Amino acid sequence: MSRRIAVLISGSGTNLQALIDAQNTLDASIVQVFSNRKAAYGLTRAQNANIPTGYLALQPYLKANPGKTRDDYDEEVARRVSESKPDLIVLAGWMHVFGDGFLNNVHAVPVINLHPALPGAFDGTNAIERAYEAFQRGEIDRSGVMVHRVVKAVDRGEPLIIREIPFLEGDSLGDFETRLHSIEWEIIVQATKLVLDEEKKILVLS
Ligand SMILES: Nc1nc2c(c(=O)[nH]1)N[C@@H](CN(C=O)c1ccc(C(=O)N[C@@H](CCC(=O)O)C(=O)O)cc1)CN2
Ligand SMILES: NCC(=O)N[C@@H]1O[C@H](COP(=O)([O-])[O-])[C@@H](O)[C@H]1O
Repeated sequence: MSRRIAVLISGSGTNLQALIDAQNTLDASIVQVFSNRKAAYGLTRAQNANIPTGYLALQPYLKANPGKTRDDYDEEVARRVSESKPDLIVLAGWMHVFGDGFLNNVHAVPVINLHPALPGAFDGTNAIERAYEAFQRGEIDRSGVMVHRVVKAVDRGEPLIIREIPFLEGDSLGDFETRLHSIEWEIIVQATKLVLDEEKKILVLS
């Protein structure tokens, strides 16, 4: 039985593309791609792959629904994502911090996130640039990427896959980013398989 994945994005969607390309090996189907940015190229990638898409941005939602809150927005995103009945929700460059409104309303479906840093190192946004600046200051000689379970505390969920990436002498930010992104495309698929297969075991045992 093909497992069902919902992918949330905010940008170019290169990690989404890695998942699109790996659907057969994952024995899974991406059943929805959802974005909070209308211009996210990841939406085009989904349309090119005949995958249903959804869009809802926070500020337009609040403007259109006076009195509603960020938590209401999170609940609405959870409702729309849940409509496609995913077995797994993957945040692949999703640039919005979820509160309880989302986490408590995805019906216990596991949520995982790709983050371009090592656990506890550079939480939040612009992690790659911040790590590179720390390298330039001589504070670190490596950074990395991880996929972790999503909990309310941002980027503090249980890591599922961690890959360290050393800085090389003479590395530009672009050089480092190129190596980092190619490793992201690997671990996003590996972590997705890991969680889908653990779900499968529970299914078999139940
Ligand atoms: N509750 C959680 N929500 C999210 C997590 C998480 O671990 N727990 N991971 C993030 C992904 N992420 C880092 O990996 C991240 C994305 C965005 C932000 C952030 O500060 N966003 C701002 C808006 C920034 C912008 O629009 O450019 C915000 O939400 O106000 C921090 C970390 C996804 N969600
Ligand atoms: N804090 C979350 C974060 O920074 N996520 C990062 O956004 C990029 C999305 O690229 P993509 O849109 O090409 O997949 C990836 O590098 C991912 O690690």
